[in-house]
Formats: sequence, C-alpha cells, structure tokens
Amino acid sequence: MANAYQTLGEFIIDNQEDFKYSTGELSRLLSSIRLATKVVNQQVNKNGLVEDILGDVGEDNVQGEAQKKLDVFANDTFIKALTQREVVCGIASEENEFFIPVESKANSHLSKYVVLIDPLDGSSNADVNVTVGTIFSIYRRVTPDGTPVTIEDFLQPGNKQVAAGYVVYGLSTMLVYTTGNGVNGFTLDPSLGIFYLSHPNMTFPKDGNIYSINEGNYVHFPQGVKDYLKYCQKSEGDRPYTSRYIGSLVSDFHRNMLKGGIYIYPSGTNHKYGKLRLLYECNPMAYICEQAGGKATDGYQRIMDIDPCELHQRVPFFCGSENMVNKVEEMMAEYPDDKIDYVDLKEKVMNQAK
Ligand SMILES: O=P(O)(O)OC[C@H]1O[C@](O)(COP(=O)(O)O)[C@@H](O)[C@@H]1O
Ligand SMILES: [Mg+2]
Ligand SMILES: [Mg+2]
Repeated sequence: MANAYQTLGEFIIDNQEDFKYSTGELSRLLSSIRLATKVVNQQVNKNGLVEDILGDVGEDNVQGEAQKKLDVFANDTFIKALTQREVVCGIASEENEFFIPVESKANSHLSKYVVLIDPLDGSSNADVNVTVGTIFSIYRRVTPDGTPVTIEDFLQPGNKQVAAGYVVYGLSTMLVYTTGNGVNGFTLDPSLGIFYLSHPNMTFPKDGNIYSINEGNYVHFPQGVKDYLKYCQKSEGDRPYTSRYIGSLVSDFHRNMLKGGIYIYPSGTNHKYGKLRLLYECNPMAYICEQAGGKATDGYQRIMDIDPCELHQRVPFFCGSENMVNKVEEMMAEYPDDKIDYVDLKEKVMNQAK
C-alpha cells in the first residue's frame, strides 16, 4: 500500500507483513540503513567545506583502488550504525578485505541477516561534486542462527536476496529499495531529515534511447559490445541513441530507470571479468532492475543466477530496459568465446584456496 508523503519509516512498518519472515528485524535493519544514509548525506553535502573530507586516504583498498576519505567515512558510518544496533550478524563491504562478524554484546538473540555494502559508489566523483551513492544487499543467513557467520552466508546467488537498495546523493538525496514487492523511491527533506515516498512503484521502460558505457575503453571491449555501440550510433529509426555516462553506477542506473536506457560495464582486455563487483554492486542493482521490469545479465546469463565464489568477485554488467538488454545479448551471442564459465572459475578459486 503506497500513498504520497508517506514517510519511509511508516512505509517500512506498513509493508512489514509483505515480508514472509516478518519479525520486525528487517524493518529495524532498514531503519539503521536509513539513519546511516542521513549521516553520510550530511557529510557529502558539506563536501568542500568540511576539513579533511576531500581527497585520498593515501592507501589502496582491497580492490587496489585509491581509497577516498569519503569512502572511509561512509564505510565507518554504515558499519557503526549496523553493529551498534545488532541488526545484522555479519557485514561485507567493498572497503574491507574480509567480512565482519557481528557479536551480540548482551548475548541477546542476534539477527539472522547479513548485509553486503558498497558504502560509496562512484568514488571517482567524490571530490568533483558529481553525484555519488551507496548500494546495499541483504540476505538471510544460511548457517544456523546464533553461530558465528561464515563466508557461506555471503556467497549466495542474487536470487536469494531478501532486500536490496541504493541511495543517490544528488541534487536531492533519494533512497530506492525493494523487498521483492516492487520498487519504491523516497526523497529526503533535508530541513526535516525525513524521507518521503516520492516515487511509488518505479518501473523500467521496456525501451529507451540512452546508453551508458565508458567509451574510453572501446579498444578493450568484446566484439559484441563494439557491434552494439555501432548499432546505437547508427542513424536509423529512433537511433542514434544518446550517450550519457556519469561514472557513478547508481546515478547512471537511476537516470536510465526513470527515462529508459542501458548501462554496460563489460569484460575486456583491461578487465578480464569486468570492473563491477557481483555481491554488492551487480546483484542488488539487478534485483531492483528486475523488480522494476528491467533486465540484468553478464551479456549471456542472468546476473542473479551466478553462483558467487569470492567476496570481491567482478562480473560483466549489462542492465536496464529489457528490449535494449535483449538486443545487446543478441550481438554477444555471436561470440560465445567471450562467455564466462563461472563453474570453472569457482573450481580455480577453490583450488587456489587449498
Ligand atoms: O571510471 P570507470 O572505469 O568508467 O568506472 C566507473 C564505474 O566504477 C564505479 O565507480 C565503481 O564503483 P566504486 O566507486 O564504488 O568503486 C561505478 O560506480 C562506475 O560506474
Ligand atoms: Mg561502486
Ligand atoms: Mg564504492
């Protein structure tokens, strides 16, 4: 049930029954994410004014990427909000090499959920006042309740997610999420610090005329993607399409969901498996995309059916308006050798771990 000007807090409570495991734990978890989002939003908005929040930390994260001070701030803020409230039994983050088990201080009943998070998405835009975001994915643990979490609780396929969402810190700050009953968007009223339902039942147009890809990597792209770009740029029918690329997955995705479009970060000679991370970027965005009537694949198969084998695993990402994703898949199918064999990859990873 959605009505305008409903607050996010009210919406979470009013829709708790939609969720078959509803004991209030997921609601408390979503409320903790809401709180952390407001803290990060306040910092992002003061970017440039606040001492010591711009620039690099001077270290690389586990991805080998320069860590931004805002990456660290956002990471600490979400981890603190989630662990202090004991609303999760474990957290995995882009900024942490290993998952973080959460112990219950009061030996009280610990939550049955784990969260995987990209605390600041679009970090390369953090210092230049361009929209950045946060992405989160929530699973019910698979190991017995009350026992310490293990890697198995995190390495679950996307089709097992119980909820997923993202935040865009842009002209306005929005939180968009799903629990498997459609997608709803909430806009923050900064004067009151309250999120209001501004975009009920968001849907992806079946078609669009926007493509989002870093064409600077063209030489590295698989042939199927090169063919698709030629198709997009050809003057025929409703083409050429328009190229739009902000460099923050959340904002390119958000625009494409509102207007119709496709986002592509393919594999390539520079990124063997693509750049984006399966567990805390592609799976949550794929869940939202599908819940809004769009499609998300690796160019060949459904993202949410991929069996993960590593916490920071990367996959090629094709996501957006269904007919546009079908079109590029048609072209990728001409080059079956570019398809990634995840079973083989998992075996390789398992053997290396031995
Ligand atoms: O600069 P590139 O190679 O085009 O990559 C941009 C992509 O990488 C990302 O910044 C990766 O996310 P992080 O900033 O969280 O590492 C995406 O948001 C974005 O779409
Ligand atoms: Mg990211
Ligand atoms: Mg990030």
